[in-house]
Amino acid sequence: MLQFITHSNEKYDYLTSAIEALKGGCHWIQLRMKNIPEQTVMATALQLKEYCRKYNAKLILDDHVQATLKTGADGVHLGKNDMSPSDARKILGNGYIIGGTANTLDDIERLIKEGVDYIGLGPFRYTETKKNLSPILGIDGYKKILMACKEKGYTIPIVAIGGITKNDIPEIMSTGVTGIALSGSILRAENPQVETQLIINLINKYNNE
Ligand SMILES: Cc1ncc(COP(=O)(O)OP(=O)(O)O)c(N)n1
Ligand SMILES: Cc1ncsc1CCOP(=O)(O)O
Ligand SMILES: [Mg+2]
Repeated sequence: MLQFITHSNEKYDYLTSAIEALKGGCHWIQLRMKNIPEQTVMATALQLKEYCRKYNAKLILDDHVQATLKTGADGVHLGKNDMSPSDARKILGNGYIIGGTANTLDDIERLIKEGVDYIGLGPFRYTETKKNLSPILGIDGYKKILMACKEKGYTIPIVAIGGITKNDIPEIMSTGVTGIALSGSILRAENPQVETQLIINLINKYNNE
């Protein structure tokens, strides 16, 4: 599955970036708006929720647990500097999706104990989209971590993230990840809708769910 992470550039704002991905067939959008007031995030989330409903897509908010509750988004994505997933679960209950960020096998084991629904594992490579990146995993990092998860019998969905382009997808999917989260490679494409469709087709060749 593809999770599109919103971003803004000279061509698109956060909302229009998501609309491109939705029109390209993406059914899982993460609204990520860093250093922007929560009120603005909520207003954008409410607009985006309507588009997601129209295109039958799930909406995840990055970082904002209360805004997830207030806007009726489908879930929230939480990293190490955000509210803990177990505290978020107390607030949101079981009806919301909670995602967590991992960079290591230890992170994955902690997040499983905290009851997340899926994990964003990365970064795959350097990216300008996020500041203060954790250590780069590269393809060997994914191979090692996914192999260990298989040996330990972990079945939690894991999406790869960080600087991923279309060309990387076959190799990354073959490590056993469930899906791919990305932003820049779609927004930099000449035609983001076509790029989204091509990426989804590549992911769908693997059935890692
Ligand atoms: C799918 C996915 N994986 C990882 C992240 C990173 O979250 P976090 O570590 O909290 O960093 P910010 O995105 O908040 O800068 C993510 N957002 N999505
Ligand atoms: C949010 C996030 N977390 C790790 S890398 C990243 C950015 C993903 O965007 P891109 O696909 O443009 O590198
Ligand atoms: Mg975060």
